[in-house]
Amino acid sequence: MHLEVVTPEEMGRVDRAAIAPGPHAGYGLMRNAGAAVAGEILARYAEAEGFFVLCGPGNNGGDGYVVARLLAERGLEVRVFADAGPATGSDAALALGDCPVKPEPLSAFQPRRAWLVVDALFGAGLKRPVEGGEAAIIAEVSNSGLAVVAIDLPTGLCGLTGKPLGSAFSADLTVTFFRKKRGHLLVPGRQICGDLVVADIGIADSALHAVGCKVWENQPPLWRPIWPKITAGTHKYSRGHVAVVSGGAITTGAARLSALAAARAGAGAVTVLSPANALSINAMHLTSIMLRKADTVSELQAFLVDRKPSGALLGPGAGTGGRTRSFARALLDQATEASGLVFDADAITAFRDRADVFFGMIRASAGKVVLTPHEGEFARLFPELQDGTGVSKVQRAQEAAERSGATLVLKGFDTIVAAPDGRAAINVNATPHLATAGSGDVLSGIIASLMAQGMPAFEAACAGVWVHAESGRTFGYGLVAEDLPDLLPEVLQRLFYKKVTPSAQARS
Ligand SMILES: NC(=O)C1=CN([C@@H]2O[C@H](COP(=O)(O)OP(=O)(O)OC[C@H]3O[C@@H](n4cnc5c(N)ncnc54)[C@H](O)[C@@H]3O)[C@@H](O)[C@H]2O)[C@@H](O)CC1
Ligand SMILES: Nc1ncnc2c1ncn2[C@@H]1O[C@H](COP(=O)(O)OP(=O)(O)O)[C@@H](O)[C@H]1O
Ligand SMILES: [K+]
Repeated sequence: MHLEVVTPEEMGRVDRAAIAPGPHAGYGLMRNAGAAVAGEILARYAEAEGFFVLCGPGNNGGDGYVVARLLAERGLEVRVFADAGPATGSDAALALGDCPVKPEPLSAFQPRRAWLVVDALFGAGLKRPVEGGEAAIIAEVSNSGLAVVAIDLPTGLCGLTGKPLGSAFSADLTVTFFRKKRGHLLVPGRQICGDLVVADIGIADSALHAVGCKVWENQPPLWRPIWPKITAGTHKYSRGHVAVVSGGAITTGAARLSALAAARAGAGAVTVLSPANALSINAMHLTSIMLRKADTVSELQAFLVDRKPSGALLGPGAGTGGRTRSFARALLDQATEASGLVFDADAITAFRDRADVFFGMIRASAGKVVLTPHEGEFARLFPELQDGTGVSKVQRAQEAAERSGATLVLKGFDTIVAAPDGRAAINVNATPHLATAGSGDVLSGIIASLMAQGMPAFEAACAGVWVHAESGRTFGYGLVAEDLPDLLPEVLQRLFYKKVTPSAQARS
């Protein structure tokens, strides 16, 4: 499974490298692309009574002419619709020349029951909102309820941002080539694509090297090889010790959710640092998790010197005032290269008017730092990068990571993890069941735990986001945040399951 996710511009560079060898290479790729699409159509829509192929003026339309030819050559009923023809001498012109079906104008299109629509109007070359005849046909097809197979991208969907540019098709199936594009994974693009198939059209993997893609789909191969290992010599402190700062008497639950999640994710020891007024409440609810009083910065510093936790989490239920800011400074000041620090929720909001001060503290710290904002918290630290600016979620997270010096986890259905060095991952296994109070506290506890166990910030954040989402999927309806830590063992068993061999059984 290839995990790189490219931009349309990067894909264009890959294409140009792939067609450089000779004059027929471009049409060869187009024939392969069309054959891949036709193969998927025949495998999935064998019952269709006919095929409408809508072709645009560029190479996406060229792929469409290849599909139309291949379906017609099988004796199937095919009608092709196009307004502008391809440029003379282009690969698409060759594809049109080889196509036995004569194009009709888009205005002649009328839906027919049980026919399939093949969308080859625009793909990666989409540059402006879809209007006019193309917009009219998108509306007509959508109203008809006919199934749509999109070539490369549903027409109207921006392959970079995942947002529609004007009218857009909602496809049942999208067949793309070589690698997924960002628009296939970001919302709402992911829903607009329907099922997504990535076809191999003969472009070598090496074509990607020159492009230097730094964005991946967040899947276990990115981080499973460096998930913390345990051995016979492991003891509880060598598995990492996480400190979680609790809020006051009526806001202690969030820190306990984080603390339990940190323990379930493998930290050998977890300590809740509690204000005096919340000690007895925390004590009543904690069993394996340790508890220590920390009202003041000096109490926090004494704990850090005394117990040297390898990870710390500040924010869930912590309050947005001076105590949280001064605790953040102390944690950042005293961190070593081995320390993993997560700032979530209130710890982010506490710096809403002092973002640059916060970023300065993060940059000056020796520790690994992760920020885990939802869009609202993100907008407080990075108002100029908030959603709605037309910039993609990947780019917003990348710029925020670069600016702050921290690894950013910008949460949501399509959570982005971005490192200050430009690497980013798009998460794809979340479920809306995770939209429940306290679920983010569990996530930040897991990430703090993985860093405390030695994982680097980017991989810990990617792994945490994935296992958190997988836990949510495993539970489904009725999920509350308390369920998530208890689901981690099952998710981790699945992730690391190895078949037990007879000799291993005999030894145990
Ligand atoms: N070697 C290659 O380059 C390959 C490309 N392939 C196909 O080529 C496609 C990209 O081809 P193109 O770069 O020709 O781009 P498109 O076919 O997506 O678009 C063609 C042209 O339409 C114009 N246009 C953009 N948005 C418009 C709008 N809203 N209204 C009216 N006109 C608009 C632009 O000038 C654009 O160059 C991919 O999506 C894929 O389907 C495949 O054939 C595989 C190989
Ligand atoms: N619609 C959604 N689909 C998938 N995941 C979601 C959705 N809404 C929220 N989440 C996830 O649920 C978690 C919620 O975190 P957050 O907003 O901080 O909640 P809280 O502060 O109550 O813990 C995040 O991991 C986020 O990505
Ligand atoms: K298309």
